[in-house]
Amino acid sequence: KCPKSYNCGNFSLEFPFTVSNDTDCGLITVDGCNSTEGSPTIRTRDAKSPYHILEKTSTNAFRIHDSGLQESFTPSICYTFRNMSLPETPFVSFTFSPNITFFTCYNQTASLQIQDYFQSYRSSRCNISTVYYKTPSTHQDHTLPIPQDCSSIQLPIKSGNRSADLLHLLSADFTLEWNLSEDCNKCHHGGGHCFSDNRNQFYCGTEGGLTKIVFIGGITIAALTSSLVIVFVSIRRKRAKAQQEHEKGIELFLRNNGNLAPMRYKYSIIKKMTNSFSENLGRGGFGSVYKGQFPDGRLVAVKVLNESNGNGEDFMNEVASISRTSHVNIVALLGFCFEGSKRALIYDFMPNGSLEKFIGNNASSSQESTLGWDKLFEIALGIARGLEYLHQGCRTRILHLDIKPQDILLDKELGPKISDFGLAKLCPNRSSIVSMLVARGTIGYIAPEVFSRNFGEVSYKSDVYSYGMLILEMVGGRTTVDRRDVDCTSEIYFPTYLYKQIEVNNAERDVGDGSPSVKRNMIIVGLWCIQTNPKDRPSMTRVVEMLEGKLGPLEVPPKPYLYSPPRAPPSYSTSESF
Ligand SMILES: Nc1ncnc2c1ncn2[C@@H]1O[C@H](COP(=O)(O)OP(=O)(O)OP(=O)(O)O)[C@@H](O)[C@H]1O
Repeated sequence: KCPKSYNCGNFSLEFPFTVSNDTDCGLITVDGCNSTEGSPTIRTRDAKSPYHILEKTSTNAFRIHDSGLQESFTPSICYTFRNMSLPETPFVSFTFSPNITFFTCYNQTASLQIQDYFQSYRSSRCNISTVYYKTPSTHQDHTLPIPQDCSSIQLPIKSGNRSADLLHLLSADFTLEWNLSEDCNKCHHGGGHCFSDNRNQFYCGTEGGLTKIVFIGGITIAALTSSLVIVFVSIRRKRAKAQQEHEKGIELFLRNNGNLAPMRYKYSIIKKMTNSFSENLGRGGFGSVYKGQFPDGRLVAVKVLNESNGNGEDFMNEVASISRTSHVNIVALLGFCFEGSKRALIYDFMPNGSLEKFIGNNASSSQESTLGWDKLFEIALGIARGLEYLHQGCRTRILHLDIKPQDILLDKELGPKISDFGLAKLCPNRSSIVSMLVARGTIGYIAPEVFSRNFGEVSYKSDVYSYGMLILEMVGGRTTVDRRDVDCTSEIYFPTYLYKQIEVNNAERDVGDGSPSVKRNMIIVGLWCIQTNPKDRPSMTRVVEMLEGKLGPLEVPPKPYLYSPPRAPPSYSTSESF
């Protein structure tokens, strides 16, 4: 049972807000209500920069300080222009005030249309784009749609300030107002919980089970529903009309997702962003990835999916589920493109590439590619937290089903970010998992039940298996193998080798400089995760607890057996104990 309101510092919190030890009671969590240091904070999509609540100014408004935004107010104004990172929930719409709308347009497009449209605006030229704006006193909304190749950005400003200097105009303090959707409001007052499935349909969860409230919002919404149905029927019947109908679906998606919808970009903009796809970062099973840049200078990675005439609905559902995630260990989806058969996803650029470069046989012997034990452990823990979030933390459980070192990207500080989840459904015609993995030489990360249902049902435990293999590989990359253990005529099954080492060195636990115990724990956790029977594998929540040492000394699991795909042994030659 949830209380009607919570005390938080010197104000009260009501639904849709809740406090951190009662997250199920609301949609937006406020942290630090009982803290004596600093103000309470609201979690936003960008986990690194929460909003600080300065005061509650009305029943549905807070005065906010956004320290992340404050930091971006650098003299290099071009880096300030990105959209606000609002709290994450599809059932609440947010507005901040006072605000100003800017327009950024790519410089390459010196079109007359742009010059005409922004004739009476001030402008500031950045590296690859130009920013157009008007001071609040002179601002009047244009009646025409903004030119192609330009996007609009809203940022808060100081009230009453008429400065023409952009930096003096902007403010990191603003009023945030929220409005709960009608469906969710009714649901909450009827004692239910607001949910949406991965088709963006609203559900009201009640005690007796999930009651689907299919668009009870009246004639307007009913009309939208029927137009959606018509769209889907006609997609099948008339291929010629497909493009137009896709557009309607996307518009509906964007409307349903409000603030949460990622930005949609035209293919022509994607081309500009990537400088005509000039810098290829790599190629995967779904398509190629190119380095690109947003108008504000932010670096991005653009994954251009292989051309497909497949179902646009699936694509949009996947975009929706990926965009609803927000976690430090998940790569952020910043936008997408969907124009007929052209589809692309825009992610945050990860300067250190994938974990593949740093571990296993791929890690070169050069100093910079070798990670220390502490860093390896932090990476393993980060990946576990990211997977736990995908399994437990989102409203819709997301299974990755293809975790491997290539899908773990590393940011500037070598923090791990999981990428490529939810994509499996995007490419139904993708060549079989087996043949692809054999070709890549990464066989071994896929859980046995994904190959054959004789081993059990595919579930979140299949990701646990892949995670186990991944951390064993991470340990393996830094572990030396005793040649006496290796039968020269056959490949060793690496987990069996590690298991043997754990047994042999059981007496030597927790000695030395700390690395033997870190290594030992990573191996034990890995071995638990790769148990053949999914039921014997821990959940990711438990894995996190095991790694954090919350469960005390770890018990050695039963020896993994049965499923032993070939894997090349590490190529070192001295022995080492754990
Ligand atoms: N956000 C990103 N930032 C930097 N590099 C990236 C980013 N996303 C992908 N890459 C790089 O692009 C390459 C291809 O990535 P992609 O995700 O398409 O393939 P994959 O994960 O190797 O394979 P698959 O898609 O078949 O699972 C990888 O080498 C990766 O390092």
